[in-house]
Amino acid sequence: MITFENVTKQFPDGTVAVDNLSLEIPDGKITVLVGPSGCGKTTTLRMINRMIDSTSGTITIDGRNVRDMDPPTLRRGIGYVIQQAGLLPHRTILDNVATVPFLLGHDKKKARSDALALMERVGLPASFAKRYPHQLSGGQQQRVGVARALAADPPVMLMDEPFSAVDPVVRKSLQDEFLRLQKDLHKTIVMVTHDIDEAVKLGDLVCVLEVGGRIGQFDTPERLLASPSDGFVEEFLGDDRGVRRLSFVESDHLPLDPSRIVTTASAGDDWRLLVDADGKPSGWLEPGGSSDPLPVGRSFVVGRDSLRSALDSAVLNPSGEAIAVDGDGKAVGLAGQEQITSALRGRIPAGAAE
Ligand SMILES: Nc1ncnc2c1ncn2[C@@H]1O[C@H](COP(=O)(O)OP(=O)(O)OP(=O)(O)O)[C@@H](O)[C@H]1O
Repeated sequence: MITFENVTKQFPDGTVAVDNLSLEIPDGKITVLVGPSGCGKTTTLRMINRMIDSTSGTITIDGRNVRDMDPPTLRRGIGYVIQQAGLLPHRTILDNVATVPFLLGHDKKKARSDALALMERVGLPASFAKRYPHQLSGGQQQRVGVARALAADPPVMLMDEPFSAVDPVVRKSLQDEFLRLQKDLHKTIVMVTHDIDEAVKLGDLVCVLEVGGRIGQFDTPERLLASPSDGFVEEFLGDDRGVRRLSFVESDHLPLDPSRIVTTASAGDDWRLLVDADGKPSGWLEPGGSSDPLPVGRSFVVGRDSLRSALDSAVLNPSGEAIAVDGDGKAVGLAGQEQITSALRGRIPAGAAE
């Protein structure tokens, strides 16, 4: 566990970047620091590995005061990933990944073979090993940055805007892979981002900081979205926090109507979903219409996808209803937007006021 106890950082010019911060960061989880520009996120992160020293207060890692540790030793035990990956330009990708094991004096051959395995793990082909950083795309460089931070197998990783220098599609795939990786690794991760969507997607816990380095709210993403503690947090969460909450609710209890799934194109008084011989959605039949079936929009997999996917499906289908399918893509029922939002209302986290 990483603990901040009444930690303040005042820079020599008088700027108070972090003000009397107390925080407990649990082991094996992703804790995200999020907040507007200048609120002290990076300063908070860098005080953990002593790239910045606090002015007052105590930071401990597993009970040990970081002040009592020699900074280079402390840093070697903590992975650090930054926005532009921060790779060494004149070293190959493989040697960049193996930087820390080299520094630790590990056997070079073994460090390189471990680095190759790590590259594979973060989705980089072995053929990149001999390339140099400038020969990789931004997203590939970020993967190298993550692999390098993992190379010493540190229990703690600090990540400062690790996925922000790439386009939204690459960012999403990096985030998804990172979550998959963390499922196996269970590192204690502290991540900084200014992007609230990234924070609620990746964080087990999210700490919203206000300018001046004070905590607005420290909570699970679900509770943050369901019940922001004050106006600042609410505004920071944005207008669509209601819709974003849907991501945290499973779709398995959503009431579904299977009665309007048909195998032949006969119109009725209401919308019907036509399915093919395998039971997969093939078209919509308009009420009373004699026209050709309308194309189907996206569907969602019951029990696997969230209510947000269900709502997305409802919005993208001409009847305004979501198409629920099973794992094989077979249509199992329809759900209207009303059902989706009432399923959410039944799932307000305990103690949350609406
Ligand atoms: N070396 C410094 N000297 C003086 N003030 C500093 C110094 N470093 C940071 N600050 C100030 O401290 C405050 C917090 O900075 P910090 O970089 O921690 O914010 P941040 O939340 O990470 O911001 P951003 O999202 O813009 O990166 C800011 O007002 C910043 O200008």
